[in-house]
Amino acid sequence: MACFRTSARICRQFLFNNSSSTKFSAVFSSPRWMSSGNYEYIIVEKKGEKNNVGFIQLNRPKALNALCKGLMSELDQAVQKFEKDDDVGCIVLTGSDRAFAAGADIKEMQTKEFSDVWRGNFLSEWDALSRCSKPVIAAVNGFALGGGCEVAMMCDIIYAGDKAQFGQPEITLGTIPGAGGTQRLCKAVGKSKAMEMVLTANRISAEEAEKAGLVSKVVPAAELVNEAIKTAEKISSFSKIATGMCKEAVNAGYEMSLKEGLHFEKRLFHASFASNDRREGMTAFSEKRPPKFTDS
Ligand SMILES: CC(C)=CC(=O)SCCNC(=O)CCNC(=O)[C@H](O)C(C)(C)COP(=O)(O)OP(=O)(O)OC[C@H]1O[C@@H](n2cnc3c(N)ncnc32)[C@H](O)[C@@H]1OP(=O)(O)O
Repeated sequence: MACFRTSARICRQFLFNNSSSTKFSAVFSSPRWMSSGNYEYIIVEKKGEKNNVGFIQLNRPKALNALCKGLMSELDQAVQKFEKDDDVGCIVLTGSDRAFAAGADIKEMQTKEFSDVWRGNFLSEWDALSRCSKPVIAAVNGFALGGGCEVAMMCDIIYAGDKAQFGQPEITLGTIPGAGGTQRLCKAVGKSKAMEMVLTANRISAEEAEKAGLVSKVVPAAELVNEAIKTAEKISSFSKIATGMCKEAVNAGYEMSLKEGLHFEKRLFHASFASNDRREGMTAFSEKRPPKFTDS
């Protein structure tokens, strides 16, 4: 029975992800697909007209995408896979209409002892998104609570559907945020709002999150994923060296003093002059034609 369920899931995933018979034979003749694409908790595809957007959908609907160990491990694998994929210039991470993610899996954490979480350095394995050198867009519909809000904040850009809700309700469980929910939130919405959210478990709407600075754009829920993919396609059309440098400069500058950040940015700008893409970009402008970036 278990074997039947697994086969059925694989078939469903295959039918969802692939449409042509050419892909059929290529996929089933490849043993790598079985080991690298056979996800239980996420759906992984490449999207966009040029297939250059890495798309990851959290897919544990019955538990509102609660972030269990298996899901986080699959997310890590998928991010690493896209990181190594030369065609992918940007990643979109989304959930369902009801929940981006309702936080770390409470039932999985429930029986853990201090020694388990301390010695196992619990949550350290959640760093995949923060380590990714390619830009990641979170497309948030529904609940983004606790670890769900934290995962969204690990992304570089957050787009929200108009019904999205953000919050850090860990206080109601007798604990506190542990994957950046205090510090990242503080930097995004300011100390007073962050303090209010973590101390009261009050949620903020997409609109409030946009006003406070947590979210860069709010769109109607039904349009959210397409909007995020459109932006990801645009980012993917640029030089990956330049987009990587932009991401590094913004992230490093965010942590540094103004003086250090300005210096770091200028040095990266200088370094961009070593790339073919910088020469191509400026030449194309002068010749009034679109650039052809080679990521070199
Ligand atoms: C990362 C760190 C350091 C910490 C954390 O993230 S702690 C978790 C923080 N998140 C929360 O506290 C949110 C918990 N969830 C809720 O409060 C509610 O589920 C809700 C407000 C998001 C939605 O309520 P609703 O009444 O619409 O739906 P439920 O019946 O409550 O949920 C449906 C289904 O999902 C299971 N669920 C939801 N969230 C989690 C979770 N975080 N961990 C494990 N399971 C979760 C819920 O139990 C229910 O499943 P069952 O019917 O099988 O019990």
